[in-house]
Amino acid sequence: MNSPKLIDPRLELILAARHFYQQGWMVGTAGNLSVRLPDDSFWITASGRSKGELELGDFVRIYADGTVEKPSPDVKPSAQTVIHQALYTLFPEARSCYHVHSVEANLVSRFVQGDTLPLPPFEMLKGLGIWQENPDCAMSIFANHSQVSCIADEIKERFTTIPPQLSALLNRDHGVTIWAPSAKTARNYIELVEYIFRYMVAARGTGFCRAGEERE
Ligand SMILES: CSCCC(=O)C(=O)COP(=O)(O)O
Ligand SMILES: [Zn+2]
Repeated sequence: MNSPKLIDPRLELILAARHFYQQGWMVGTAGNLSVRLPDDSFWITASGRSKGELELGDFVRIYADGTVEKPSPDVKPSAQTVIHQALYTLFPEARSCYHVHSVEANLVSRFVQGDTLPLPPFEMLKGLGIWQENPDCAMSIFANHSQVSCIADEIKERFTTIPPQLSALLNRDHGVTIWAPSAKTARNYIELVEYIFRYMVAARGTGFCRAGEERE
């Protein structure tokens, strides 16, 4: 009997990218998505591709030993591949890593000067694995650098000494990156963090702040 054909994991990324593109979180070529395979290699979006119309040929496979498999010589892996690699190394349970750019992520990254962003104590943080009542939760913020390996080095250094509360990080004036145990969960994480950012921006605009959300 033939074993059932496994669904290509790139399809989940293509659908997620289209959805994020429609939300305005992956405009043009912004953002990158990856999914890790059982052999610890991962598929990642090729650099500079429109995220609204990805095809199977718009992915590069990165093997655990660093070997890069490209669909054709002109295709380059995402410029942020080193960040995905850093997160997969730091968090062995992570099977997928998504990075998107939204207006709100950039606005909230400027709400504080330090390297953590306090989040409102929302029930929906449960969707990101935070189960305490009235949680005191903050997201890590990293400075942006045009040399992406510098961002990856800072992530490795900080998260090795101080494990993050959430499977998410903000790159100031750039966007958010999350890691998750599956590609489907990664999509939920992006939607949840983007909702929280939207709320925080709206709350500032209306002058409404909960206790603990006072401006710096
Ligand atoms: C036009 S977005 C600038 C680069 C970036 O931040 C990004 O997320 C996309 O880079 P990639 O190399 O993955 O296309
Ligand atoms: Zn980016």
